[in-house]
Amino acid sequence: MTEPSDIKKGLAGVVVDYTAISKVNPETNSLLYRGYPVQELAASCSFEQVAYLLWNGELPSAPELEAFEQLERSQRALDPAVTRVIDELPLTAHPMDVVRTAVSVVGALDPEWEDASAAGTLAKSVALLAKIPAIVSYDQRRRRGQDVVEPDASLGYSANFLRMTFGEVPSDVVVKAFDVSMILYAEHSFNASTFTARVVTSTLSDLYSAVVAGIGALKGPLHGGANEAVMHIFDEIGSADAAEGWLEDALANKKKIMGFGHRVYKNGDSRVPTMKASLDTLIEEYDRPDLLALYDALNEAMQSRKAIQPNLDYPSGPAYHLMGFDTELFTPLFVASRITGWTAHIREQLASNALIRPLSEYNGPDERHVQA
Ligand SMILES: CC(=O)SCCNC(=O)CCNC(=O)[C@H](O)C(C)(C)COP(=O)(O)OP(=O)(O)OC[C@H]1O[C@@H](n2cnc3c(N)ncnc32)[C@H](O)[C@@H]1OP(=O)(O)O
Ligand SMILES: O=C([O-])CC(=O)C(=O)O
Repeated sequence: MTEPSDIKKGLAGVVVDYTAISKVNPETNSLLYRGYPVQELAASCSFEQVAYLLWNGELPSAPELEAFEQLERSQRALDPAVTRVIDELPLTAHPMDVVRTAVSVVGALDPEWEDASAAGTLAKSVALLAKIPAIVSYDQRRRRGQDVVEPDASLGYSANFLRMTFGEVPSDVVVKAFDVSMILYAEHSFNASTFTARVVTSTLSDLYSAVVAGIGALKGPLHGGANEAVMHIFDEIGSADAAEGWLEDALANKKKIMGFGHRVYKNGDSRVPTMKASLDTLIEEYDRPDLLALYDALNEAMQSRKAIQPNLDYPSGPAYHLMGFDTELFTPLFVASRITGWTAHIREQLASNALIRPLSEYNGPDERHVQA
């Protein structure tokens, strides 16, 4: 008989496998990608370098980076079949549903979808890294009734992503803040969406199916959907002086405050200071001290009421807002980044696979029989 204390609801505290991809350490409040502190990567590397690191285990040399960048830049365009399917989707569909569907179409169009070799999965991972920005920016522009902006192979990943979305490359400050957000969102060990992708992979299903499942898991507001939810909260509160009262009310109604709390970090998310520094540059760039005041007021009220620290979604929500993205597009931006972590884990799972299938303790009715 399983004792209630043996049941680990939400798998909290359960270690299910090894990983060499990243190390989340709540004691030291640190996050390492393949051994490198994420703060150092954000300060010194591009998102392309970090993607290469996550997949290959080492940072690229200059010629390796050049070849990798060429490969990514050459695959940014979308097959017309993908844009036709997006065009068919109503604007009531959430942008996460659009990116989930579009990735599914990319997979269905790949004649080698079954190829689970190390080279095959790496090629598919790079192709998805290259194409997801085109999917997200296509959807953002169609929602605004704007024409498509084709990818520009002379630009790096982040500059091109922003240009495809807004029609022009913004200032270096904005491009850097966006690139930093992509680096910080890229990977976080066995979070819910990555674990989902690993579960799907463990059945020897294909990479696209695992990624689509990961997108579904990321959509929820307890996970990636929180960056969108943070901005809805900011809109609802309106201004700094209303933050404390709003929080009292929300807590009295037993609401979870989006952008705060974390399953692993209990003393603060290692990525928040770096993303907050990027948010500060954007506040200055766009001259929005009011938004900073609201950010600080809600955080201070939360610290004095619950002492629960903000997670990465708290600064990234307002940062994406300042960059000009519609709020519903924030979680697809997380997808664009996390495709690197998901696919690194899919490849790691394939290299040392065991079907993931936990047990449950039955607590339904005793055995009974259908009356004849
Ligand atoms: C990039 C990411 O995915 S980061 C996570 C993004 N998600 C969010 O921001 C959603 C808001 N946060 C939450 O819902 C939670 O903190 C989670 C889901 C992230 C983590 O949850 P868990 O590890 O299961 O923490 P748990 O639910 O046990 O919380 C412990 C206590 O803190 C409370 N708590 C935790 N987070 C919050 C929050 N954001 N607002 C209010 N109370 C909270 C819980 O209600 C619980 O209180 P109780 O003991 O009185 O019941
Ligand atoms: O690790 C988690 O549970 C959630 C998270 O922060 C992430 O996926 O980036």
